[in-house]
Amino acid sequence: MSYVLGIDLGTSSLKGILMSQEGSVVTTKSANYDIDNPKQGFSEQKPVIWVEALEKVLTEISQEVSDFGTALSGISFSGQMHSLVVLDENNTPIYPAILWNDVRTSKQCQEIMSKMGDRLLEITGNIALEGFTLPKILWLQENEPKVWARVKKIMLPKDYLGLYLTGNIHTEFSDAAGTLLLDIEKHEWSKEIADTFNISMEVLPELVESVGQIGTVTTGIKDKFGIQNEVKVFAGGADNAAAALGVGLIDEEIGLISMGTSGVVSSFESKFTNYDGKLHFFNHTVPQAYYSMGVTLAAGNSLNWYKETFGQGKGFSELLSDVNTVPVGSSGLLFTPYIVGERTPHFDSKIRGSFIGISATHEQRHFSRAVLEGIQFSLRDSKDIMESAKGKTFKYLISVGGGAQNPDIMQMQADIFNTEMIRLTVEQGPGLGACMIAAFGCGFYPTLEEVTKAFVHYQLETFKPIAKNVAEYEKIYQIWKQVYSATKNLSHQLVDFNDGNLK
Ligand SMILES: Nc1ncnc2c1ncn2[C@@H]1O[C@H](COP(=O)(O)OP(=O)(O)O)[C@@H](O)[C@H]1O
Ligand SMILES: O=C(CO)[C@@H](O)[C@H](O)COP(=O)(O)O
Repeated sequence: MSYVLGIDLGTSSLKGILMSQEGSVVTTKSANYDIDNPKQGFSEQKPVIWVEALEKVLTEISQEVSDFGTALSGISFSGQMHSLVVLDENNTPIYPAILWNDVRTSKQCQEIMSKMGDRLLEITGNIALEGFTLPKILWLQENEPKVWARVKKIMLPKDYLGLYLTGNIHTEFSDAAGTLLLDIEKHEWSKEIADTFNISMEVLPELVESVGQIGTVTTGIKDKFGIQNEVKVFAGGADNAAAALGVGLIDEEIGLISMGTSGVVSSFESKFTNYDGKLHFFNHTVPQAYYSMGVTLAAGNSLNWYKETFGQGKGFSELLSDVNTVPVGSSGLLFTPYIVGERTPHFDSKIRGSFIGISATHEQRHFSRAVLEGIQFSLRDSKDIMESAKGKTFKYLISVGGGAQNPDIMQMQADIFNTEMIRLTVEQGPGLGACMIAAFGCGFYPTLEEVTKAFVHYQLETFKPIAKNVAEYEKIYQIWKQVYSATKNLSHQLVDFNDGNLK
């Protein structure tokens, strides 16, 4: 018996999934952590909290699984994308990680576009957006020059855990693509971009394939968690790329929906095409392949915010238990999930969320349903852009992320997207992808297709669109779509007011 461990470094929690070589789940463990918001628009985490979470998960797994220390063969990762980790010469983080949903870098994005213009799209397949890593580097250069002067390496979050386990510094193409510093077709760091923004090539980590081995678990870590044999560590993938592998996204007919902290709609791409920046375009974990995606910045994050602010200490199940007593469309109550700005289709760091249509008849359950519907409407925006850009509709969609645990959310997705929705038999798409990378890396299977056959299983119960609901949602979505333009100016003024910049 051999095991592989997939570690998913999410934005809200770190999840570990231990699987057998044959592809069945042995156990799963998780550890939660918070996001720091020191200022409006700022979103940070100290890398040490990820290490603490990993140690908790490894401790719990090693205590529960008696042969963990002798049967574990390989580890790999999936991780929140784009977030900037900076290390000094001792490989110590010297600034909080600036996260993917931090929107402080609008000025730097403008600078990048004015210096690089279409060249950026040609090289990276993307335009500059606040969430990506390059603008964060520019922000640090400009606002924390003393910190930047001490930076010896930049890293992506999951790669920091790779460093913790192996002592080695690497990244791989799917995460490197999200930095805006990778030539995604040539599979190399772009010297042209690095030179344009005075970034030494020395600070960029060595690149390997997702399935590439970055080292073995160090003796210190093995002793700490009672591991006796040699454990190989593989680079892994950006969480959305790993999830794409984990759901078997190796064909353009199916799409992936993720309601994690962010919300994502993604699709496999066999060759380089950019969508003029309307969708993100990155390298897949599958060598030589790509995927496109649209991102709602605060999907699960909006639901979390709603729970923390108005949930009176209730958990998700209790808080959402009565959403089915509310009609489709929440009796005319709309919610837009723009609580930290938005990416797709509105690249707007200053838009903010709203409840519209509040009436004296609305109760808390209407607000709960409106939040869930607003999140799905926003995902529908991305799905529609993707289908019209590709000129075809998805046969079905696989739903992953925390939101997919809730059957009412699944049914809303089926009705709002008018597409059959399918779930995995395991809860974790990205973590499953990480296990698959480790299983392939360990040589348990000759190809990723073979790993997919063994590891990826869909639940038999699917969620099919209900015609009456689809028709109702179509009407309400057409109204919902107008909320962005109707609230844009107001939101921008309110953000300026809050920042003390309202003239
Ligand atoms: N039981 C549940 N029902 C509905 N939504 C849930 C449930 N559990 C978690 N979520 C949502 O999923 C989100 C976390 O999803 P997850 O995929 O773990 O995110 P991440 O990978 O970003 O840490 C939470 O913010 C929450 O909104
Ligand atoms: O920024 C993006 C994708 O571009 C996010 O999707 C992050 O990768 C975080 O993912 P989750 O923690 O929400 O899974």
